[in-house]
Amino acid sequence: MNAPVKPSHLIKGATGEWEMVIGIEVHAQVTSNAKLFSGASTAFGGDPNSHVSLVDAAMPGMLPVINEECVRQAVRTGLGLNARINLRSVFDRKNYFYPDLPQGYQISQYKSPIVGEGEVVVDLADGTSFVVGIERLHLEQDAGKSLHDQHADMSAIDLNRSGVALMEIVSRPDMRSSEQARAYVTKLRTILRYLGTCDGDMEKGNLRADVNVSVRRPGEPFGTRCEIKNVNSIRFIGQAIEYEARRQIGILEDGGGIDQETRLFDPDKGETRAMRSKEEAHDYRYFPDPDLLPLEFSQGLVDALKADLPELPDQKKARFVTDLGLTSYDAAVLVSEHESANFYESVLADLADARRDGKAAANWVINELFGRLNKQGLSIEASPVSASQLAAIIDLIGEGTISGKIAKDLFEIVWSEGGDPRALVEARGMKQVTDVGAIEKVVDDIVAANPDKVAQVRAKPQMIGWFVGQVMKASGGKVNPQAVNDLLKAKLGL
Ligand SMILES: Nc1ncnc2c1ncn2[C@@H]1O[C@H](COP(=O)(O)OP(=O)(O)OP(=O)(O)O)[C@@H](O)[C@H]1O
Ligand SMILES: [Mg+2]
Ligand SMILES: [Mg+2]
Repeated sequence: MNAPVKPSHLIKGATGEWEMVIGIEVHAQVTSNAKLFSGASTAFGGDPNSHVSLVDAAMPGMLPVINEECVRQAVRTGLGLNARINLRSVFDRKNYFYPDLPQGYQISQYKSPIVGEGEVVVDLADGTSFVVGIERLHLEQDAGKSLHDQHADMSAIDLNRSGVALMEIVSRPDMRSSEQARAYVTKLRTILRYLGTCDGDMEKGNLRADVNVSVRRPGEPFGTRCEIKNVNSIRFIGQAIEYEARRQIGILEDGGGIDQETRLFDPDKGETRAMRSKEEAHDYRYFPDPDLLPLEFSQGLVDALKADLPELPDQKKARFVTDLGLTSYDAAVLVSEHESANFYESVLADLADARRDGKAAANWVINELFGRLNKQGLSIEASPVSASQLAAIIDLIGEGTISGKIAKDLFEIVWSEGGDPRALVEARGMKQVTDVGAIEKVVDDIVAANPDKVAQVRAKPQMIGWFVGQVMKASGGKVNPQAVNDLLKAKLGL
């Protein structure tokens, strides 16, 4: 499949324009209780070497046994990426020596991965989207961890992570800017979190990216790539790409060539540094692992997993747009985090009339609630205003009991003091004045007190806003602006 590629953001060099080409390999830790080939726990944060079976420590004679849950998670992820599922795949040994790899090889998949080609629809901040092709997804074991700061003259090894299942998700080189790359990893992470196949926690290293960058003159064939290993935040992905593309452009403009090499990103300096060149690169001597049979399962298993998939962000977004009339941008904001989407859906479930007020609810969640949460650095789970409290506030506006302006005051009260919004409106006299006689009295007073403005508004009817404002002010925001508007028009003969 050839993914349509977004227009490039060209970089101006000293000798003309350049285009970046980016492909990303994401390593995502599979959510499962046990490791890929052993029953040891995958729990994070245990004492060093407390979650290590004899298989993980590579004791002689130990045999790997595939964890079916990890297979199901990989298939579910493949389905979520609209990818081809391979009913037969093969585990290979990728051989290299490193102190944190007691087997002396990593069990991975090379020529026959469990998942083939797929695609991810990526949303950009300007409301547009584009597609990134997925080349493959394969299962592999994670390595252990070397600890260099425990002893003055020794390194220590922690094998807790050794053997934990990873999915390596390889994209096609379909990205053309750091913004697109950040948006891709963000979207991929969102999909994995919806599926529950990886928690996406980049701080813990549960999702990390190898970022491949090359540059070329627009329209020319792809250039030589450099691979920046193990970048562990979305922001660093953007910074590493920007630095790396400019480094390569500098070399090419000076008449040099790019060596294919593996590099590391240094977040303190904002630079990438060479780690090893292709000549030094490992010859992994891949071969099928003789301890493991090819992995085979039926189409029936795939169909069953497919039938059980949760609603994914793209589907949810489409539903919000078609059923509730949200803008594509608002819908994308709401679905981008699973927790936000859940919160919004809880508000909808509690509304008296979700069809009527679904759009208003989106505005409240995105503008008032997110705005307030961001200001105080709170996550949505810690929101002092619950979904049902927010729904009650929106109901009160929808049914005409309070004005939108009073609703904001009410929101503040519920935010800081808590309480039942409906009871608060009663107790504090916040109800909108619906008594026409009472509104009329205020309107009459303001018209009588401002003859010059009356003359102006007759010549320039847009001036009516000033009168509406005065009436709102005089009534403490408790009148319905539309009712005031209608009444004023009648009184002033507009
Ligand atoms: N010219 C290029 N510029 C930028 N990215 C590229 C280019 N050619 C390939 N890529 C990207 O590089 C990545 C290659 O990943 P792949 O897993 O296939 O191999 P690898 O990096 O050689 O192996 P390893 O898994 O051992 O790191 C893909 O994401 C691909 O899109
Ligand atoms: Mg790879
Ligand atoms: Mg690679």
